Amino acid sequence: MNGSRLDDFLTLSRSHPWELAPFSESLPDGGQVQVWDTGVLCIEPVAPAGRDLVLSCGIHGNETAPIELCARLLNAILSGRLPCRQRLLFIFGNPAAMNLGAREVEENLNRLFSGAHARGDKTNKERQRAARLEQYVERFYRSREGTERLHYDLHTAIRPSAYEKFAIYPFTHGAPYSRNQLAFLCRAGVDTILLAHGPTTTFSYFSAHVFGAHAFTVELGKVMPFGQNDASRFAAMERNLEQLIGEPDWQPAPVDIKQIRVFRVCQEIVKQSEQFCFHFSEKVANFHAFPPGTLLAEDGERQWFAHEQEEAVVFPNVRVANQQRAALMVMATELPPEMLA
Ligand SMILES: O=C(O)CCC(=O)N[C@@H](CCC(=O)O)C(=O)O
Ligand SMILES: [Zn+2]
Repeated sequence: MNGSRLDDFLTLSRSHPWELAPFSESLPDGGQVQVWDTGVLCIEPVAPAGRDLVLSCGIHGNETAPIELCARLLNAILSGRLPCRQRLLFIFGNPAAMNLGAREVEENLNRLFSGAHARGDKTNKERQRAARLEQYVERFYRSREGTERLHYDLHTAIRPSAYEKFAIYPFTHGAPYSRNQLAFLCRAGVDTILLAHGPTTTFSYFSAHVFGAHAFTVELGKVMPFGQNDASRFAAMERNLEQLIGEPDWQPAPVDIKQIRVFRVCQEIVKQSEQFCFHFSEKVANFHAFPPGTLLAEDGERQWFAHEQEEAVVFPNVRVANQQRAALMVMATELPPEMLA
């Protein structure tokens, strides 16, 4: 597709950070590439197989490794090196924040889904973007029924993690966890799973809850500036996504579930005011564990302690807005066979 506007879709999107007029082009094999908006591109193969796959990245603008990974996959498809056999929606979530090298411009996009963008009276570009991303995901999934719907929302974490690659399995409302999806993640190097404890306003929960997609927030490593990521650390995920995209009936080889480290959320620490502080160092890695009784955080009169069993911290961040999650406390658990399908 040399000489096309799609030569560098990421650059094109970043030069129109909030809006881009739709256009379409053809792939060498006759498939259609439809640009729906800045950062949003749908691939309609001539004869799509049975999966409808959403791949999102850059929902936080400074999480560059997943953006680079998705750009590589997209370029491989556009050049004809990677045949695209599944319907595929690429979402480069927040081009304006990418341009700033920042997590967000005004508000955390990953707290604005499932209608949260419309609650409260604050209107900003991230709220408008969340509303439009919801519509694009809806348009993509609703255009056919009976397929396997997948959504991998790729992120990197602010701090190092004791388990470098992990995924958040959105709250399932009691539905079983998917063995196939756990196998896919594990084969892609994501061998630690965190089971969410309730509904959230994240992108992955939106796709899982509203469209019945197998959807995950996937943390692939630590935040680095553009150009400074070591692609070899993401190779397992990249190869597995290539197989998923390129081979119509591909299934990941099964894994022994015992190979997967599983945690469940036991408490959510929500910042109440500017007095909020943690009682541990800024330097602790994700999954750092605290003995029972440890004072974890304080906000005025309110205190949070580690409870009866050893609890580990994930995503501690004192700089979130008031009323937002400042950390998740998690504990190791097991997935009994009756919770798996
Ligand atoms: O490292 C951090 O503190 C944040 C990394 C990140 O962006 N994580 C996601 C997790 C979303 C989920 O809980 O599914 C987020 O905070 O939006
Ligand atoms: Zn993120």
